[in-house]
Amino acid sequence: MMNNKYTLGMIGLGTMGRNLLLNMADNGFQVTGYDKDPKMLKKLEEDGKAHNLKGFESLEEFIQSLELPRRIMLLVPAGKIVDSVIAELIPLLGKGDMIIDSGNSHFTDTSRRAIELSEKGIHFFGMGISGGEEGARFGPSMMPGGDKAAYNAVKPILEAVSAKVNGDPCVAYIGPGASGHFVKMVHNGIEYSMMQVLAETYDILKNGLGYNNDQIYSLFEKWNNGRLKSFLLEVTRDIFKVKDEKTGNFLLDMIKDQAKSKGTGKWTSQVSMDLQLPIPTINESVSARDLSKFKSLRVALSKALPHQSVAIKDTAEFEAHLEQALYFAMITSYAQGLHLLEQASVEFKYELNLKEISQIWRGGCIIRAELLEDIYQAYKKQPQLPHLYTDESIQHQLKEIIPGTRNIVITAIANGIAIPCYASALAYYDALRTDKSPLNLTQAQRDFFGAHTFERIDEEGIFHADWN
Ligand SMILES: NC(=O)C1=CN([C@@H]2O[C@H](COP(=O)(O)OP(=O)(O)OC[C@H]3O[C@@H](n4cnc5c(N)ncnc54)[C@H](OP(=O)(O)O)[C@@H]3O)[C@@H](O)[C@H]2O)C=CC1
Ligand SMILES: O=C(CO)[C@H](O)[C@H](O)COP(=O)(O)O
Repeated sequence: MMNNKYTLGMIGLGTMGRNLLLNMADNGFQVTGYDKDPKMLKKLEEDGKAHNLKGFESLEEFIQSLELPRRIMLLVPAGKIVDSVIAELIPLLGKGDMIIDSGNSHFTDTSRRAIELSEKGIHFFGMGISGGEEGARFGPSMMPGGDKAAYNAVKPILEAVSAKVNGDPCVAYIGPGASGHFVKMVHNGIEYSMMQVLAETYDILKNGLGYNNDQIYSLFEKWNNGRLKSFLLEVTRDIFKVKDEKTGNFLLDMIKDQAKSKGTGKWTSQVSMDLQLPIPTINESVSARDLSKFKSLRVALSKALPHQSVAIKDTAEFEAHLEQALYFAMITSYAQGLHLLEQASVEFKYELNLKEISQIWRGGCIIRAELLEDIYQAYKKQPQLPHLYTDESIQHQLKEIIPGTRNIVITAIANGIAIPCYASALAYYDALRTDKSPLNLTQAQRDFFGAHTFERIDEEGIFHADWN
């Protein structure tokens, strides 16, 4: 603390802000917080008793308590609230002060805010943060992008509080502009995809093999001791043993089968369409949540259009194939997200370093997994890797797991189990390894009905034919 002033101030003391502040205090930083809700201040002071952590009820006093130039981090809900907090802050700040927005803001909002604030001499950068409550408290993965001078002013704090893998901090400067929030958005797209694939796996085990929750727990436990080891598999496994205090049933069985979302998955799909860089498995995971909302329609159609299941004979072999399919779908979720990042880097001049991004995703974040070590090694070997599928060691793994994956997709479809992510991952793989696609027909059709022209395989130029 310089001149009895705090090094950093946090606005928003909810799940993420409070826990990240506690993490900073654990690491010896003199920090403080502000929240418009006095209950959150009280909670911060209770949880931070050991560090005598104090918050402010007055925004003005909070701002005055910070050393110059001020370092202010926002962890408030994304959207209009961020704009209103910034509007409140502007009259209270001076030139050289910095605002770090660590919420899940849309990257276009971040670009706009950075421009507006730089005109006022205020540094601004957007930082994605992942790891949920536990990550914020004990070590998240962080994706800061934008004003590098401002980043350097908080770098020691971020590196100290971040998760570490082999001693390396899970935070790195991502690039200029809104790159930090862009990368976090794609991280969440991958997160949606992996979550949906796990939900499809649950469906196959429950409705294909007839497994109960204990059996599913045991299988996930076994898989999590192997190459599938990941944060999401670990929490998914643990869900299968939690009982509901009210009924004594499994809590999972008491939860409505309709998923919500806050938007980051949808934004990832929207950008991929704009950039014409396909991420079909991530798209399917967004749609799966949206389809789940049509409960009454689903109930009515389940009665009107029943399906006869097909028996699955060799359970042990099927389990082995399902492990392979899950691994394949995980590889493909990362492959699509990273491919989108590569394209966005060119389009938005983000200067993204995929080796560093896969490195900081190895710990702290929701999509951390053993597999990320292989992905990191692939980008370390070849920083300009055109696609994850082109890495030799990934190809070696793909050759091993594809036959089993095909069996899972065929069997699930034959059983009428909806597996949009598994099926689309396999179709994506097949489309990418096809040297002659049938899309010459699409070009012919376009030219036939709309004179949209086509290119020939034997001659340069643009052609139009008289098809009638
Ligand atoms: N939860 C998670 O796992 C993760 C969340 N994020 C992102 O981090 C951000 C914060 O999330 P989270 O901590 O979960 O959200 P919470 O809702 O738990 O906390 C946000 C806090 O900000 C307060 N707040 C709202 N408006 C203002 C304001 N004008 N001035 C001061 N404080 C205000 C809220 O008060 P009140 O409740 O009274 O409105 C609340 O205490 C979001 O953008 C979220 O998407 C990122 C990674 C993981
Ligand atoms: O950013 C996160 C983790 O990385 C959040 O948990 C994320 O907001 C969850 O998204 P959604 O509510 O859309 O499922």
